[in-house]
Amino acid sequence: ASKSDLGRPFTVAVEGNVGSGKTTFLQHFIKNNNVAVFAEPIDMWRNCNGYNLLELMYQDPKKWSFTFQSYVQLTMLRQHQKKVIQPVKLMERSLYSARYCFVEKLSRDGLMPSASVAVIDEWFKYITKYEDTTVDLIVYLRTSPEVAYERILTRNRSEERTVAFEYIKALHDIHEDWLYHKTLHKCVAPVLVLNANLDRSVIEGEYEKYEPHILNKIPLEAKT
Ligand SMILES: Cc1cc2cn([C@H]3C[C@H](O)[C@@H](CO)O3)c(=O)nc2[nH]1
Repeated sequence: ASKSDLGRPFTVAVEGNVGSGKTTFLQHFIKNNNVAVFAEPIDMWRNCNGYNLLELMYQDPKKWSFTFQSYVQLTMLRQHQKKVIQPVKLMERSLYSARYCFVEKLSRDGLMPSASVAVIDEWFKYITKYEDTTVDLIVYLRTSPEVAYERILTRNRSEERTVAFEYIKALHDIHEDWLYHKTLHKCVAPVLVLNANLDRSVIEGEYEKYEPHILNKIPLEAKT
């Protein structure tokens, strides 16, 4: 099919704290021919014209968080714009978690000046107004901060070596307010909450239980 007549796919964003198991979740769906999977463009964040912006941000957030989050917003826009032929498009995170979780957190911590937040927000409002960045379903991989932090330590990603538990706890609370209590910002899509504390060995069962909802086979209201 040519780009012009591709209908918009059922677009799912998988959201969750650092270490909530998003990559494992994506791997379950990569095997499905009806799903186009887009992992977080972390390799772009690690190499923007030779600069590892992710590392710079973690080393000196005051100096680099605006630079990093500006590039994140651009790379996430590209992910939203990608055309697919599959009926379902599954993205890791979104423009919304970028703005509502990570920029929010940097702003609360005073690591990103309010003038910089204002510029990010102007771009966010313009992009979401004039580009089709629709998300039809958010899958919230809900973990406890302790479980997420434990996984971060185990995964041992070099840039995350300086991440403190308090950061993960705060990011957890922001995700909870956004996607569970729905008290932070307007909710951009219906939210399917999965228990992502489950161990890797049993979590496939949790994915399969809700696969019909995730693949838009049955509406969320029918969630058992
Ligand atoms: C959309 C978005 C994703 C994202 C990830 N990150 C960080 C958290 C993790 O340590 C790493 C990979 O998700 O990047 C961030 O600081 N800001 C972000 N914004």
